[in-house]
Amino acid sequence: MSHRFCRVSASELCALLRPRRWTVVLVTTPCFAPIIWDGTFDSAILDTPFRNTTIGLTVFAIKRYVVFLKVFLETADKCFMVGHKVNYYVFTDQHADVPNVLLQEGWQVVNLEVCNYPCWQGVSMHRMEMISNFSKKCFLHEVDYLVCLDEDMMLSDHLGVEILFSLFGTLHPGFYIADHQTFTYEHCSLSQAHFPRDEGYFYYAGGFFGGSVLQVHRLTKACHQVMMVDHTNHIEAEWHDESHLNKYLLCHKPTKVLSPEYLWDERMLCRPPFLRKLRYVAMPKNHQALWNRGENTFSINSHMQACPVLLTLWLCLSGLQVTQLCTEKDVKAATKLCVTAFLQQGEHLNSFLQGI
Ligand SMILES: CC(=O)N[C@H]1[C@@H](OP(=O)(O)OP(=O)(O)OC[C@H]2O[C@@H](n3ccc(=O)[nH]c3=O)[C@H](O)[C@@H]2O)O[C@H](CO)[C@H](O)[C@@H]1O
Ligand SMILES: [Mn+2]
Repeated sequence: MSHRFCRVSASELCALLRPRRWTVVLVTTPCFAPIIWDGTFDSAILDTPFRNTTIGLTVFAIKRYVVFLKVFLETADKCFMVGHKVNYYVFTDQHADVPNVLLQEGWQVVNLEVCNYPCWQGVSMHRMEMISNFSKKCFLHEVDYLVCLDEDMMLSDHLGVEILFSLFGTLHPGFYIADHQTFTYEHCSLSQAHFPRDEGYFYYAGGFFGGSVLQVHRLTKACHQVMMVDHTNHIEAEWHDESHLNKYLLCHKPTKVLSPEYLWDERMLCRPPFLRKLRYVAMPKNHQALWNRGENTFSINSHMQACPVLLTLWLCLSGLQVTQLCTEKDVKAATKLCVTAFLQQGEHLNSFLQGI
C-alpha cells in the first residue's frame, strides 16, 4: 500500500496552517439564488448571452428631485449596462427641467409625463402604480428587463448584466449583516405588508429592484394593490413601498440577490473591507431644500423624548447636527440606521453607552 503524501517543507506547512484573514460572505440564498458580489461573476462571459437584450431603467424625478437627474444620467451613461441597449424611462412632472444629457449611441431617454403627489411618501409609493401601468402599456413591448432605481443616487462603478434575472432585489446596506430581529419589516398586523417576526432571511432596499418586465409588472401591480387596501383602511406601512416590496419578496423569492455593492451610502455607513466595489451610491441630500417650506415640518423633541439614547448615539456617529434632522423622515431614517450603527460599531458603542 503506497502513502501518497506530498512533500511540504516546515515553513510551507506553517504558512498553510497559519490562519488567514478571510472574509466570508454569503454567495447564495437558502433557496440557492446567487448573491452578486465583485469576484462572483465574469462580465466577459456574461455579456455574450445578453447581446440582443434591451434593458429599461425606470427612474422618477418628481418635483424638486429633478435636480439629481443630470448626475444620475451622466454617471449611468458611463457605468450602466455598457455595451448593451438601454432605454431610460424618466417619470416626471418637470419636463422643462429634464437635462439634455448626451448618451451613448442608440440609447434613449423617454420622458413619461406623470402627476405628482403632495408628500414624498405619496410619490415614493405611487412609483409602483406607475411602473405597473407603463409596463403593461409599453415596457412589455419595448424592453426585456426592467431595473427600477431611486434617483437621488449615482453610479460609481460597473453595473452590468450580472444583475439580470427574472426577479432580483438588493440587500439593504443598513441590514445586510444585521440580526434578523432588527429588520424593519412591517410589524403592524393591520397592514398588508405585515411580516411575522420569525420569517424572512433578508431585508431588501426599496431603491433597487427589477427583473423581466413580466415579473416587475406582477410585483409592482401586487404592491400597488395592497397599498391601496392599506390606504382604504387608513394605514400606511412604516417604510412605505419598501415595506410592501419586502413582503412581496418574502412570498415570491427573488432569483438573484444583489449585495450592498449595488446600493450604498458612504455618509451613513462605514464601508467594510470586503465591500470591494461601490457601484451605486447615495448623493448628498438636503431635505429642507427639496421640500416646500412648512411641508413635512417636524419637531424633533417628541422623537427625542421617545428615543433619546438612540438619537444621541446616531448623531454622534454620523457627525450630524440636530438641526439637520429637520423632518420626520430624517428622524425615522436616523433611528433605522442607528440599528446598523449598533451592529457595526458594537465594541465602541458599549463603552460609549457606559459613558452616557
Ligand atoms: C435607497 C433606498 O432604498 N431608498 C428607499 C428609501 O428611502 P429614500 O430616503 O431613499 O427615499 P427618497 O427620498 O429617495 O424617495 C424615493 C424616490 O422617489 C422619487 N421621489 C421622491 C419624492 C419626491 O418628491 N420626488 C421624487 O421623484 C425619487 O426618485 C426618489 O429617489 O425608502 C423609501 C420608502 O420609505 C423608498 O422605498 C426608497 O426607494
Ligand atoms: Mn433615495
